[in-house]
Amino acid sequence: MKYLPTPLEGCFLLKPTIFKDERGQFSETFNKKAFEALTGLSTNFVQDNESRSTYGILRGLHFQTGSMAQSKLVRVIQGKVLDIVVDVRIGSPTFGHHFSKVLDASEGLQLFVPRGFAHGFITLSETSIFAYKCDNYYDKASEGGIIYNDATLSLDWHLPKEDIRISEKDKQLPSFEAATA
Ligand SMILES: Cc1cn([C@H]2C[C@H](O)[C@@H](COP(=O)(O)OP(=O)(O)O[C@H]3O[C@@H](C)C(=O)[C@@H](O)[C@H]3O)O2)c(=O)[nH]c1=O
Repeated sequence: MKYLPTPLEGCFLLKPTIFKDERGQFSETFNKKAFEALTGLSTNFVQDNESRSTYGILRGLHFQTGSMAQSKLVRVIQGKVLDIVVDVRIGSPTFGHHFSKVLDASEGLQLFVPRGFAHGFITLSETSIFAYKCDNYYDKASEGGIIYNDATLSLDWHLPKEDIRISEKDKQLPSFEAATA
């Protein structure tokens, strides 16, 4: 596993070592000891999630607030997505900055999304399976979010506007300004 920093403090990529042989390939997707040695974090992951989506489905931007904030270690196990994170940590030197990365199942890249970040992704392939670990439990009452096409953030989701599909719930999300006021 290799540690790759991003411009946002606390947010990084992990590139797994892939062992290929005549049968196919093998990789460790999570190893607590290696994770701690590489990152210096002792994150206690307590929930694993998996979602399946079709082309153009955008989930986000989401976070949980207060004591229910979550760090996430995300990856794609089938297909390709564009993943975007936004630093919404009040007082952070990169508050309001975002980082985006195409996550392709064939590469196995993982993105660590720290607590205090909004997170979303869009499926670029025909279908995708997205898997992630969380260090805090799901709590509906603590859900927060930002509308994906917020004018201030001006995020590039890589797909034409007419191809982007979001849930009714995500259509109601507030602006970046309102969400962070
Ligand atoms: C996220 C989540 C949802 N659910 C339920 C609630 C709802 O009925 C159904 C679908 O929920 P959502 O529409 O919120 O699912 P989704 O839009 O996929 O939500 C996820 O989006 C990405 C971008 C994230 O970063 C995640 O943390 C999470 O917020 O699943 C759980 O039971 N546990 C969970 O941890």
